[in-house]
Amino acid sequence: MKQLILVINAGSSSIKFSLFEQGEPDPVLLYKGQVEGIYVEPYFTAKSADGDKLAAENLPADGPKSHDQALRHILKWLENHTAGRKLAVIGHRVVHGGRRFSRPELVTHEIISELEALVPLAPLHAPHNITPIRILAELLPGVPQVVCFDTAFHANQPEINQLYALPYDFSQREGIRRYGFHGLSYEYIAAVLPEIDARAAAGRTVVAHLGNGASMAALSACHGVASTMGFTALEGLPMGTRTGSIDAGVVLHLMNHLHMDAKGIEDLLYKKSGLLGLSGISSDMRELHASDDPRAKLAVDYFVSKIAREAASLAVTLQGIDALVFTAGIGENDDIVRRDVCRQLGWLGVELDESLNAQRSGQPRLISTPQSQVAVYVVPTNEELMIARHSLGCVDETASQYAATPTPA
Ligand SMILES: Nc1ncnc2c1ncn2[C@@H]1O[C@H](COP(=O)(O)OP(=O)(O)O)[C@@H](O)[C@H]1O
Ligand SMILES: CC(=O)OP(=O)(O)O
Ligand SMILES: [Mg+2]
Repeated sequence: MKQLILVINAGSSSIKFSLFEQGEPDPVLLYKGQVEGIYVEPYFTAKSADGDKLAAENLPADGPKSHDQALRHILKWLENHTAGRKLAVIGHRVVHGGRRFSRPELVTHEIISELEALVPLAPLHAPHNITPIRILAELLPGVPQVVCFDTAFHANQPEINQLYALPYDFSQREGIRRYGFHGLSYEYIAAVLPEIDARAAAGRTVVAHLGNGASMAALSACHGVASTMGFTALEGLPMGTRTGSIDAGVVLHLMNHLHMDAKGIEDLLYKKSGLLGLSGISSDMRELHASDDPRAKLAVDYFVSKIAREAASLAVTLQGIDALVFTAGIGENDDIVRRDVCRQLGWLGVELDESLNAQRSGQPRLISTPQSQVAVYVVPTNEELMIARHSLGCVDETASQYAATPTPA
């Protein structure tokens, strides 16, 4: 019987899971689902590979609202749906690989300690990335786990796009540089782009990964050359609850004049700002669209304006743009944000077909007119498939290394 691959993608507000079975050439999806709104109103959904709904339920309102609880709920559901089949590997998305990690790694105690040392670099994500690894190591000790890093895709950006204008030796020594995130998502888009648009795949593409966390990346011939996120997943676009880029002088002012401590500043920048902070209503784009409060509109307008500005900036890096790709929760589902971004990029040769844009489909699709100088696409991302591929690859590689090691005489 074919073995199974479990993928855990713990985001800032959700845990997504996918269960694959081994297949050729690629793992085959069996089930996928998530617990979303973990700290607000945890809601569990699970679907078959064909998209049939198998579960949709609120988790108990009086129960603990945490990533830990959400994971245990997912595992219980999976147990009932896998009838004792064996897991070959569990793959995890880990947001920050720091200087140390730029490829998938098999989890060991040492690796967990090294990941813990990176927690301050991704305070909104890293603890949630590590918790499932620990819980699963305890519950399923015989199953190998692999960590796949969001930063890895960006590791080979030109130096000029990795630097901050800090004293060079200081930033080199301290590892203070731009890392970039959402790399598994960009890697997936880069992998499917040749089938969608050969010209863009050989040329210049800007990808907008717009989810609860949001970033954009410039791809040259499918290689990452620049990203809006930097040292942490705080830089660049405003997000659900994160500021995005902000004058570092504001942080000094908060410390020196408002006497805020590091934790207070971290909370302000990571958890109380962005769409939530600007609107005072919600971090969820759906709720902002549903509201007629002018501050909901202000938050959406701010988000759109920054996406358009970053698209133009990345187009300068690429010296032109052949395609613009929207992906992730907002990018895939929000035709209003896409329309408004594209309107601001009209001068760049972007011409949206508004009726194509308004259609819904789970498939990659073109949404620009035939005359548009920039082809605009919606491409559903698949970070989980990338993780499944990497995880199997990492286990196989490790097995073949062991096989190749000569036994001491
Ligand atoms: N139909 C929709 N219209 C607009 N926005 C949506 C829609 N569905 C989901 N979203 C947005 O997508 C966000 C979640 O994106 P997702 O990529 O799943 O986030 P993450 O992985 O960071 O948790 C939500 O906060 C919500 O604002
Ligand atoms: C890196 C990042 O921001 O991740 P997420 O979108 O899952 O919050
Ligand atoms: Mg995400």
